[in-house]
Amino acid sequence: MMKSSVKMPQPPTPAHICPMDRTCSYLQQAGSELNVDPGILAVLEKPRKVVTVSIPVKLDTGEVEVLAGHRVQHCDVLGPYKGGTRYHPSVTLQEVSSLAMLMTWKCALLGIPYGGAKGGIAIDPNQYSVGELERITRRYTSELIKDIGPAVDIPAPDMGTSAREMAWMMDTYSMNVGHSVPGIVTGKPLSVGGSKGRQQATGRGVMIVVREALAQEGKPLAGASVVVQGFGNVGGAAALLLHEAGAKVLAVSNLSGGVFAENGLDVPALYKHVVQNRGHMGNFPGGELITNEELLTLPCDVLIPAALENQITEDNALQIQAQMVAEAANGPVTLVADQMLHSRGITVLPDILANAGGVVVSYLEWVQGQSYVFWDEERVNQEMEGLMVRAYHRVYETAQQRGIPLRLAAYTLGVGRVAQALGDRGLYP
Ligand SMILES: NC(=O)C1=CN([C@@H]2O[C@H](COP(=O)(O)OP(=O)(O)OC[C@H]3O[C@@H](n4cnc5c(N)ncnc54)[C@H](OP(=O)(O)O)[C@@H]3O)[C@@H](O)[C@H]2O)C=CC1
Ligand SMILES: O=C(O)CCC(=O)C(=O)O
Repeated sequence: MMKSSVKMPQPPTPAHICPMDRTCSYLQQAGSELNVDPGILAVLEKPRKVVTVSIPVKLDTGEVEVLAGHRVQHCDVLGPYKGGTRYHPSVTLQEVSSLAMLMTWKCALLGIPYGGAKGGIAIDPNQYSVGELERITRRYTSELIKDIGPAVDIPAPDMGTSAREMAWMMDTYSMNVGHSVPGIVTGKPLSVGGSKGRQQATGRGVMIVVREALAQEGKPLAGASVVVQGFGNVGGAAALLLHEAGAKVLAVSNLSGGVFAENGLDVPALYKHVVQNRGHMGNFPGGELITNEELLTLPCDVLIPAALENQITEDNALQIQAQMVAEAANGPVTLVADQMLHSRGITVLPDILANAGGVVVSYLEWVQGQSYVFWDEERVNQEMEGLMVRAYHRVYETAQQRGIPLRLAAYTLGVGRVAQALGDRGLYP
């Protein structure tokens, strides 16, 4: 457990990899593709509201640690702010701001009536007890009480958080307002109004988009070779579902390293092994150990970075041997690396499309909650699949028509919708 009241050092973001610069650069490219008025672009470049709160937490030792928590609300032109809550040592206000902007384009691209937001606290959740995490989450929620709400801003899980934290957030918000408000968060447990299918939704969405993109190139998903970095909520579900669909999952990794099997891993067996070994991949009998760096440069049909930002950079972009990169994580490819992959003919399925399955099922959870009618998992998956497939094909067709990469096509669709709504609402400066 963390004993001192000193905040953990955050790994610095290299000067050439500023997440906000990247997201703004894609915004500008989409704006010039669509001839969006510079005034509108100037509005969209900045988050509407940035909240940083102080979170004093009593540790199990009795000492007090004071953490900083952020919530950035980028844009609510299309509906309530929406986005996950991240607990990771690398969280900074810059990173959260960039992730909030990504949420705006993602929701607009998918045609769901939300704006974009993101929250986070710079902690390594593995260093805290469950009790400490609960106190941190409850205090963070209390501090944000005036800024969030089911019609205002709806948090959800992201890296380092899960249904458990969402239940604490829901309970804290409800206690503060004096009645139960399940709609304050999505990604919550089924017992308090969660949706079937939400836990695997982001990974399922990744599988669907990869399947559609491979089909476009005349390749079936069954038999395609896949490599996945990250084995958490997103990477774990993506690997399992891809394996189930007949893809050959050559390698997966987490913080403990990776495992590789030339003829494909038995992913369900590896999943069990990782759970039984408290997150460790080592000693898995069905594969050999590899490093995360080696994993990224394995030859394969599809590479799926599903962990952190900035994993494919100008330092390793030339070594990538995948035919396609599906961004399950947010921002795993840097601006320069993106251009390098493009010029090498490697297809990149952009984050705002590839990992949108999570927020889509969050939306379906919200819809079910609002109508007090809950669906079976088959219906949730079908509705999500319909939205994901349509979004993929809209992006693909836009890319073809305009002769632009898939990322720019996706941004063009997302930014275009928000800019149109901004103008129609008369919010033009
Ligand atoms: N959860 C969601 O619904 C959504 C998440 N995303 C994005 O997907 C990404 C992953 O999120 P999620 O799966 O929820 O997070 P989790 O915390 O559930 O899992 C993260 C995974 O990444 C691994 N990891 C962390 N650092 C490294 C590293 N340096 N090298 C290799 N693996 C690493 C972790 O390892 P270990 O298990 O050892 O800690 C863990 O397996 C994030 O970018 C997030 O923003 C996007 C859309 C929705
Ligand atoms: O489900 C949600 O509301 C947000 C998911 C998320 O944070 C993301 O898509 O990056």
